[in-house]
Amino acid sequence: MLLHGLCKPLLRSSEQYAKKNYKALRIDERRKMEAVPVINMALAEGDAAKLVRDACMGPGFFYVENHGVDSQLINETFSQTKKLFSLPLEEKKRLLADKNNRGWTPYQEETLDPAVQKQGDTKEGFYFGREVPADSPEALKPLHGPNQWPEESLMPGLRDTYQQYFEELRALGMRLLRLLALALDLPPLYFHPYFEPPMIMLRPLHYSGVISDPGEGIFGAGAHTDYGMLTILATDEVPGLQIRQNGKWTHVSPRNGAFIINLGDMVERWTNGSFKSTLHRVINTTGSERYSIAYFFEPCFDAVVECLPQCCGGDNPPRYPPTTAGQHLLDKYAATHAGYTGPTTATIVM
Ligand SMILES: O=C(O)CCC(=O)C(=O)O
Ligand SMILES: [Fe+2]
Repeated sequence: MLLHGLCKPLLRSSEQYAKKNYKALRIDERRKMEAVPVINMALAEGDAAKLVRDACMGPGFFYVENHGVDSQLINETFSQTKKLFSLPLEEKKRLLADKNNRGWTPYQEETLDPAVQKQGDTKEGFYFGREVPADSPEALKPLHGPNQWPEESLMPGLRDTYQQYFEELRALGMRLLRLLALALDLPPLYFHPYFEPPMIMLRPLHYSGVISDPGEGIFGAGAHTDYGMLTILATDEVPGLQIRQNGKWTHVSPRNGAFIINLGDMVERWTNGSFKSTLHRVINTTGSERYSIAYFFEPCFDAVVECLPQCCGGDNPPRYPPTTAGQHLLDKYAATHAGYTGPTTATIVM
């Protein structure tokens, strides 16, 4: 009840936002609507939260600067990632994604927009999750278990570097959760219990030099929304990411020293669409290879995700039925990964 009135202004301003006649706006106003804002994480939390709120109701994407993650660590993570993808094919085949969807996903194995694409995404990737020992009770859950690491002698330091990156971004993810809660006028720790522990997937990606041809259904990554709560994306200097805004595709350029943050489907479901899980894709226009590292920060497997009470009411019924974070991920992985061999329902096999 306490929270009931607080989502009303959110809904009102989101409707006004949608109803504004885009074409009638001055060019500077349009730019403001289109731009992916840069949020300085060194700002006072309340001020940053206001900017997060605008970004979440607008593009659903924002950059973060002064995020506290060591730039040397980011550089080292990229340099290890390039070496990882340069391993001989037979070594990568040994690491093929397992039933927990951890490991290597070969070139074109994933098709993010099956309705439109004529071939798989022109990229390869790896999934590394939060490390879960095989004998831990958590390993009974789908998507949980040990990672598939290459031999240390083949990739010296990779595991340590990724582990450190994992932990630093986990802390950043937790700070972003506070900002999201404050942006919704909720207590800062509102989402934290849903992340004890989080599901995390670190996803290094390597795009080939194949030029995309949307008319022919050829994409670096087909149009999709992200499935979870937050994505913390690092990219190299090669452009390619585009987001769907106001009926057209807009570039989101690489920005030195910044992460690109976007909201996933869980946030859209929790807020009944007030905060956006925005459609995006990757297009190769240059013929250059491209590397990016996505960090998917999700609620725990069993977390129930349903409309927040203050985001729905008689005149605004929930747009999505309740689901669990785990079931939503399983549905999406099964639909988009040709090599997915795990369960498709969230029941735990004992
Ligand atoms: O590589 C990128 O810039 C975006 C990757 C992406 O959207 C994803 O992995 O979900
Ligand atoms: Fe994505």
